[in-house]
Amino acid sequence: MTDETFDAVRIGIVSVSDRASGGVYEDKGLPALKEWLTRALLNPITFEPRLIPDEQMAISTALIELVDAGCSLVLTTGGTGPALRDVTPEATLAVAHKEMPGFGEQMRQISLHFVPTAILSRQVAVIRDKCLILNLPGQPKSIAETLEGLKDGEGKQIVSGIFSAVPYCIDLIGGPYFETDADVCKAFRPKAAIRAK
Ligand SMILES: Nc1ncnc2c1ncn2[C@@H]1O[C@H](COP(=O)(O)OP(=O)(O)OP(=O)(O)O)[C@@H](O)[C@H]1O
Ligand SMILES: Nc1nc2c(c(=O)[nH]1)N[C@H]1C(S)=C(S)[C@@H](COP(=O)(O)O)O[C@H]1N2
Repeated sequence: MTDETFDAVRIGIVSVSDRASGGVYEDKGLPALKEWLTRALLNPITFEPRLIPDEQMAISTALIELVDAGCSLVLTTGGTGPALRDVTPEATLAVAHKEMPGFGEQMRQISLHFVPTAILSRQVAVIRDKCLILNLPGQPKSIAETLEGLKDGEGKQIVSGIFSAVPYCIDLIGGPYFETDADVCKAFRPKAAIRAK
């Protein structure tokens, strides 16, 4: 099966970090997002990367630009905690047409299997036009943790990651047909929504 079989997708990846954007440390958020998505998706992907400080206006502006540029999915990392400068959820809610609270709830549940401080993440998910925007925590390792969930030593899924629900959500808002590598993340769709091969 060649790449042409799959819809092309445009994905916004946004790393929100004062120190990474200021050059204090190397940004590991964008590479981690890119690596996981490339591994999980069979679609040809065009990435739209942004590295920005924890500034609410700058984050909202970037999100609007990415949706207007035709992204059907935008993932942010960082700025979801309780610190004074953590404003990614506020910036995301400010551009929302619909809230999708299940994603944040499930991410915190998953993250509790990894760290007791999971409850400190205020991450949200929203829909703007035909785009799903998801906040992930800033720790680079939390990207795979929340998207993929928890597997045992033999690769058997113990807790589902949130990405299982992303392809069908994007179907429902009129976006491209996302297909995943089931070894990384098995997408769930109702039978009637599965596209014939
Ligand atoms: N973009 C990033 N690249 C590399 N490491 C990061 C990044 N964002 C966060 N981290 C790591 O995860 C930790 C927790 O992330 P958090 O988003 O709370 O950072 P922070 O304390 O708000 O600082 P900053 O916004 O300057 O990254 C950081 O202290 C850092 O070690
Ligand atoms: N899966 C996962 N979730 C996690 C973490 C983590 O390491 N892994 N870190 C927690 C911590 S320590 C904080 S403070 C919050 C918010 O992080 P942020 O401000 O970097 O977005 O995410 C939480 N959620």
